[in-house]
Amino acid sequence: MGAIGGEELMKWEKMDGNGNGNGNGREEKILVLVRLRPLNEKEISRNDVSDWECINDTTVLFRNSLQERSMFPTAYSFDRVFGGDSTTRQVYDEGAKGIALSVVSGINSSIFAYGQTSSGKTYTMTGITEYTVADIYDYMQKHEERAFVLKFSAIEIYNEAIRDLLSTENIPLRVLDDPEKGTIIERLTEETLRDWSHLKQLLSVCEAQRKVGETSLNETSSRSHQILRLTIESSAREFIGKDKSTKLAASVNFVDLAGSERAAQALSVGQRLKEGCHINRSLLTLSTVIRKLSKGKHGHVNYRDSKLTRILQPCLGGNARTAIICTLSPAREHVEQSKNTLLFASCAREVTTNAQVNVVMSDKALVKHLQKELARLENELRTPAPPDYTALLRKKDQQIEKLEKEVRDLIKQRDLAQSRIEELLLAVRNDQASTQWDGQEGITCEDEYVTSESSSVKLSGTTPQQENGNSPSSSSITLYAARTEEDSNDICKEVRCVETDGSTIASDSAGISNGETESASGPTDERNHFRNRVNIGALEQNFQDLQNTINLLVTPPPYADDDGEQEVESRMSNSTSFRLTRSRSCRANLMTSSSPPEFENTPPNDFEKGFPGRPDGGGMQRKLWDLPPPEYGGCAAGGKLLRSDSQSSLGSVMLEEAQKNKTSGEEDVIPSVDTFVAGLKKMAKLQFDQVHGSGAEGDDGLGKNVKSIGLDSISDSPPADWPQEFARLQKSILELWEACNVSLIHRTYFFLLFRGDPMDSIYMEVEVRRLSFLKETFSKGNPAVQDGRTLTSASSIKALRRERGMLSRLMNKRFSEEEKKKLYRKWGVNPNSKRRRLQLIHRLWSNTEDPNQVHDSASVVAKLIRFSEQGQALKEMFGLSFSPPKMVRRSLGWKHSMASIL
Ligand SMILES: Nc1ncnc2c1ncn2[C@@H]1O[C@H](COP(=O)(O)OP(=O)(O)OP(=O)(O)O)[C@@H](O)[C@H]1O
Repeated sequence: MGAIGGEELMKWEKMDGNGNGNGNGREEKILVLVRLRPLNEKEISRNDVSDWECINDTTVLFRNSLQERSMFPTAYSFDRVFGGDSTTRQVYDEGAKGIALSVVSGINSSIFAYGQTSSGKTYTMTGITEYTVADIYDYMQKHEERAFVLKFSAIEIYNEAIRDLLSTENIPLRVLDDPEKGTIIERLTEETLRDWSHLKQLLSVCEAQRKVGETSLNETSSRSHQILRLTIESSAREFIGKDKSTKLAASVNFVDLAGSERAAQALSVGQRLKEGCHINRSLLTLSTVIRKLSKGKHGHVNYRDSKLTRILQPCLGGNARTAIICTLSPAREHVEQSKNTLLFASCAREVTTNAQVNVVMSDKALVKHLQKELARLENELRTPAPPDYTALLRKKDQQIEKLEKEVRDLIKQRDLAQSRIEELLLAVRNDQASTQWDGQEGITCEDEYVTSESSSVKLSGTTPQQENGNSPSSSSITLYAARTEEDSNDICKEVRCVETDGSTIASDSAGISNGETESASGPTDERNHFRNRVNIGALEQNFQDLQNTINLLVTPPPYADDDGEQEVESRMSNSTSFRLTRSRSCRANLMTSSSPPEFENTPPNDFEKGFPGRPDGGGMQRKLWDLPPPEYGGCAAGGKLLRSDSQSSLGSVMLEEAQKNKTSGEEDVIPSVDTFVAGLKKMAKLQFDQVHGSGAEGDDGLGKNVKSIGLDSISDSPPADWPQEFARLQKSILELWEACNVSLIHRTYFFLLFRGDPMDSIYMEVEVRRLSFLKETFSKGNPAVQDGRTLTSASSIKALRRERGMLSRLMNKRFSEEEKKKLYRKWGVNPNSKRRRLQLIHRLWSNTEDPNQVHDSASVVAKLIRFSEQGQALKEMFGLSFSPPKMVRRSLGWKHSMASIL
């Protein structure tokens, strides 16, 4: 006695009252003792022999006298083994005492007895408990400087029900989990011991209360697990009531387990059999827990599978010192159970507990302790430990290394991107040198109607003929560059044009993009990958180079893309950079280019010749939307091209007038009514001269030629059945307009101005004749020549296409969103479709059979060209009213009217 306390106490970490230590308690393995009882009288009477022998203090040997001699004996080693001749006192003193008495030092402890039925558990534990309590009281007597408080409680677990052995009430108790105290038993009686005799009395009560039954193996077999708990609190008497007052509090558990048994051996039936089942089941759980714990405290340990393990959890792997006394029956008939017990013992030897000294502080002491701890922490904050410069330097070095690697990667990416851009620039330059843009097949210029797929400039390794078998009907500007050998992916590189304001860049097919301008074909994975890798900022200059190169070819178009809607228009208004669009295409851009020197003196091609107003020597400045050349002014006879001012088209005259007045903007190139009327006058004059033979201005004798080619002269008076004739002429004119691709503006003016006045008949006759001739000429595949300009059916189609584009763009200016929606609905155009405005324009004047559609077409175009604002009064204003004065004969009136015009 006296081994625990003083210096011994210093080995254990102190723990507060809630069982919380600093985690550095003392780990130790469960102490495993084996006690082999002697053969009892029954066994001796049966002439049983013991096959077990304790060959030393730690080894028990199994020597089966019945087995073959060749079989080697089996030795089992434990912390301590006690033979049949050992007394319980020895077991206590030499084994369990050190563990049991830890409790006086504030350390939880537990002593278990484990073994098969009738192996001597109760016999052993009764002695161990007695000796421990005796020693505790002895300790108390020897340490009068400390005040001790002993508390005692006792339970049994019988058929998986907990019973308070100090209570006479046979009520099962509940096991609860307390957040501070851990597992507790609800309403458990805890007696504070007055003295040693008091404890003896309580132990007697427990013994009396415990379920005991007779089996064939044990007349007084314990049918339950018994746990006696003695809690000891001690504090130094000198500090009691003072700030420094602390106390130690710990419990010692004496656990007498029920014995495992085989029903056949125990001859258990009925109640005993049921008890045996519960006993075996809970012992199995205990074995499982021990086995699991023996392999380390990893993973889940199923303590909760039985009340026994749940209650004993701290003793099995927690804050306690534990000793297990495994008792063996030496009888041969119990060999298997004995071996199982030793197996359990072997596992238990591997289980580690972590016992700590449980210190309970008084409130005052706790406050003082916390204040002291607080002061320490504050002091640490005020004078922080010097930084670990070595570690900091190491960390910085790592960061620098990482950044350097990133820089190397970025440089690689930049170089790769630059090489790609250089390839593109080379391709573009090659193309500049090789492309014959002035009318050769290499450049395909289409206006907005044709293209709908691409908004790009293509640099291709193939010619369009190679690509699609014919020609230049590509919808984009196609520049043919040399095929690069090294990268098949670059065979067809697409230079997409990016519309931005100040930061416009062009991106190549590798996907260098600002993310705003995906082409219709969409980005490829490669593009995305490349985009992610490229340092855009570092590449902007390269892109700018590319942009400048392309700027040599194009200049900003002055109006928006057909599809671009308001957004594009808005962008264009702010943009100072070039852009390439599909709708305007290269044609517009090329023709409006500020032009590199090599383009300036390029002679106009046939296509451009078709446009009046091309400035001499500065043809590149002409606007795309200059109205088309006269499509229907040509005249041919017998395959011989003829020209005459008298046959110059109305469109030509209108254009000339428009050219004179044009300033800027699309409205400026719309022939005004006065221009239109001027053309009418000119034609009427020519016709008048032809009919009446007067030498009119500009007459080159065509009148005779007209006669010679079979054209009848126009009657000088309206026919008698004018209403019918008007309807016939109007129908013919409508059909001829469509057949000859006549300007929609012309159609509109004509339709609105000539509404059936008999005096207008000459104009309608002239229109029919002129268009009929043009239709016939075009139908033969012959071109018509006017003013040195060749006109073909194709050129008239192109001109009409251009005009439609212009009108479609005007829609945004002339109609509100709501009005546009109504128009789309009316004309059967999907309001959400692409190029919806152009679709609508294409539907205008398309059905000559439907008077309503004709009327509506004229209305829409009139709104677009602001005809309605000029008003019908213009007809009068420009002297185009041929209504005969009432007092004048119709024919004379017409002549007079014509005279007045001329
Ligand atoms: N070491 C021993 N020396 C002498 N007798 C012993 C010894 N151990 C046990 N006995 C006797 O053996 C019998 C059975 O012992 P005990 O009741 O302690 O066994 P047990 O393991 O508790 O059995 P059970 O599990 O059935 O309760 C008792 O009569 C007991 O006196």
